[in-house]
Amino acid sequence: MRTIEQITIGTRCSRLAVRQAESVAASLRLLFPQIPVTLKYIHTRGDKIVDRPLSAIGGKGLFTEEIEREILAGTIDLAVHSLKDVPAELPVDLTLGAITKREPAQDAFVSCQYASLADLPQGARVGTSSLRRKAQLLHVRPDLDVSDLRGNVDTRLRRLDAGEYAAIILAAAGLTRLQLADRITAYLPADEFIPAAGQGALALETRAADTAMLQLLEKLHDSETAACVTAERSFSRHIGGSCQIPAGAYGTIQQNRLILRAVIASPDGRQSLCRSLAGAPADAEELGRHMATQMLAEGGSAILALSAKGENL
Ligand SMILES: NCc1[nH]cc(CCC(=O)O)c1CC(=O)O
Repeated sequence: MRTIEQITIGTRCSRLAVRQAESVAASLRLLFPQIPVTLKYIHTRGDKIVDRPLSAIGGKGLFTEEIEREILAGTIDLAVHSLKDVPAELPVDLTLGAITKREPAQDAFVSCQYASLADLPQGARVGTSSLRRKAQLLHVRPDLDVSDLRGNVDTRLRRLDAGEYAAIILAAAGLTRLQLADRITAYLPADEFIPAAGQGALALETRAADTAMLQLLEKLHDSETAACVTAERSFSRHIGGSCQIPAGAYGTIQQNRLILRAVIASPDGRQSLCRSLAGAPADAEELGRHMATQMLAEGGSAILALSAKGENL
C-alpha cells in the first residue's frame, strides 16, 4: 500500500464547491497534520451552461465528468461533490470513499417579503429550475408561477433581491455552508417537500484501487448519513431517476430504524405519489429498491411516463 505524501483535492469553482472542498481540506489537515493538502480548481460542462435549465440539457454528470477524468488520470486524488450532483452510477474505477455527516437536507423558502409559502399571494412568481421543486410547489399551490432560475447560489439570491421573484427555493445546506443561513425565511417540511436524493451530504470520490486513500477517508465517513443516502440513491437508481424527473427521496434514522420517504410527481404537480417505508440501516440499498418497485407498481410508472413525454411542462 502506498504512503500518502500529499493530497490534491479537485473542486469546481463555484463559491459553494470551493467552500465544501476547503472544509474537507481543513478536516484532513486536522486529522493528518503531516500531509499537505492542496486544492485544484476545475471547470465542468455544467458550470459553463448558465442560460438554460439543466433539465433541458440532460446528460448525467454535467458537474462531475471533467473532475472524474482528473481523478482517473491521477492529477487529483480526491473530489468533493455535493452528493446530490453525483450520478447514481459511477465510472468503474472510481468509488465514493466517504460520505460526510449531512447538513439539514430540507429545501429552504427564501423571500424578502413573505414569511412562508402559504403567505404568497395568488399567482406569485417563484424561482427554481428543479423539476422536483417545481412539481412539489405546484402540488400545494397550483396557482403559483414557477419560473426558471439557474446559476450559483449568489446569482439566485441576487435575482431574488432584484425583485424578479416573490420567493425562491434553494437547498438549506448550500445556504448554511455559505454562512447564508440568515437568508432562510422558512424550512420547507421534509415530509411534504421531500428533498433530492443525497441533498445536504458531501461525497468524497476517489480511485477504487487507492486503498491507502480509502483507509484515510474512513475517518471522514458518517455511517448514519451513508445509510440514509444509500437508500435514497438506491431508490433513484431503481426508478431510473435523474434531474429530468420530479422525484425525491429522504432517509432519516430514528431509534436505529431507517425511515425512507419518497415521492414521484408529474411535472405539473397534479399527481404526486408519496410513500414511506422503514427498514434496518444495514439493508439501505434493498429498502430503496423495494420502495422503487412498490411505487412504480402503484402508479409511479404512469406518472413517470408523463415526464418522459414532456407533458404539462
Ligand atoms: N444543484 C446544485 C446544488 N447542488 C448542491 C446544492 C446544495 C447543497 C447540497 O444539497 O448539499 C445545490 C444548490 C441547491 O440545490 O440549492
